[in-house]
Amino acid sequence: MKKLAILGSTGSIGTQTLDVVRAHPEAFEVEGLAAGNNIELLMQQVLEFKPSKISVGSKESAEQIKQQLPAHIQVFYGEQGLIEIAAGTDADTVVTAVMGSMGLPSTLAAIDAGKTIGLANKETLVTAGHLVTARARQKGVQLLPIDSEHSALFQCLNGEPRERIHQLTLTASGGSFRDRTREQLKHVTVADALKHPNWSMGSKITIDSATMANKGLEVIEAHWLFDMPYDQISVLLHPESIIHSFVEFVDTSIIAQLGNPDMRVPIQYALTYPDRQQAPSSRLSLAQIGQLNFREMDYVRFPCLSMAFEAGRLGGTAPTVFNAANEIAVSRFLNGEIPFLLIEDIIADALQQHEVIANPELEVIYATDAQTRARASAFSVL
Ligand SMILES: NC(=O)C1=CN([C@@H]2O[C@H](COP(=O)(O)OP(=O)(O)OC[C@H]3O[C@@H](n4cnc5c(N)ncnc54)[C@H](OP(=O)(O)O)[C@@H]3O)[C@@H](O)[C@H]2O)C=CC1
Ligand SMILES: CC(=O)[C@@H](O)[C@H](O)COP(=O)(O)O
Ligand SMILES: [Mn+2]
Repeated sequence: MKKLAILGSTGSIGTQTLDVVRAHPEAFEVEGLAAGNNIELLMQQVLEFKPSKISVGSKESAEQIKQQLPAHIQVFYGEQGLIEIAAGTDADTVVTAVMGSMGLPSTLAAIDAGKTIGLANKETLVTAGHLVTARARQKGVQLLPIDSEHSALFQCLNGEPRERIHQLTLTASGGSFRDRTREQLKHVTVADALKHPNWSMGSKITIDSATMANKGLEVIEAHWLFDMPYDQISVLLHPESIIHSFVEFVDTSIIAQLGNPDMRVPIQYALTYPDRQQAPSSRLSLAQIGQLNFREMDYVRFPCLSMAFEAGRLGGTAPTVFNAANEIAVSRFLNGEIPFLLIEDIIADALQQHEVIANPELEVIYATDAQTRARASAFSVL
């Protein structure tokens, strides 16, 4: 029986993780759940999965739900609450499925407590990849990828040493605006941007897919997860999201991982690794699909991807800046404050003004993240 704690249990990844648990009640037990504001859904999850500890976003919510729950369920809140669920339960595996670099302290706490990490929260690896991976190595903790491309690469690599690898290629769907020109992008709406062609996901990552910042974050995530230099990581446009990514070996052989776009498959693989079980998902029929398409990536059309490569190559605090600026810009777009194309302007401005600090300590990462957020929040075209 595997014991789980889920950070972000009410979100897209969190609820699909619970679908996997529901499909294998004999294999998993839920020890801890952490959510933000969706108290109603969290309460349903508590009744169904019976964790011993839960956490919510605010003190008020925590006090309100304590009155409705039996005393043996401990209720926490805020950042300390997330840390308690990450590190303070009997769970052996922690699924990190909150959105953004706010997941960094709890991810580090889970690693320090020796938990295996099912890693969905890519922003933590982007903002502080050197610290997260070094700490995981030091503690002998496995970082098992949940992100579909990284799960694919992990499966294709299958432990092969670096000297046998020629290139990792991440596939990109192109997001909601794949076929629109830059001129057309000036007038797109939030509702349009939230219509991803293949995946149903949280709103922030759906916007990231539309700007291609998601693929940029994923390039940096792949660099840290697989210890690969940036010139051996590439991106290919693949509108169908059936090939989730592939590895080309030095002998020219390519191994790819395919499947329907369904996150429950990579989530389950991270939870059962190295075993495989029947997933609560439909089987892929290539005969029914008939045709798969590929296109060279257009870095002029998608400047967020070029900026992510640049930030990754610069290293140090540059990826922290890329991530923090993007998080603020996306939140401002979702709030209707700025047009879509300003997202990339905000990231470009943040990167341009930043003097990169090499090999930053955790405190430097937090300070850089906060400074970048302040600048990105104040950015205006006027
Ligand atoms: N969705 C997907 O298919 C994929 C997602 N990812 C990554 O996984 C992560 C999660 O994405 P996704 O599931 O789409 O995001 P969602 O927005 O759907 O979910 C975010 C989760 O975080 C919770 N949360 C928000 N604020 C807090 C807080 N202050 N304290 C505790 N919990 C909080 C939310 O709670 P509440 O709703 O209760 O407020 C929710 O449970 C992201 O890093 C994303 O990039 C990676 C690959 C695919
Ligand atoms: C499901 C998943 O892993 C997302 O990160 C997905 O990859 C988004 O798709 P695109 O960024 O390729 O549009
Ligand atoms: Mn992905």
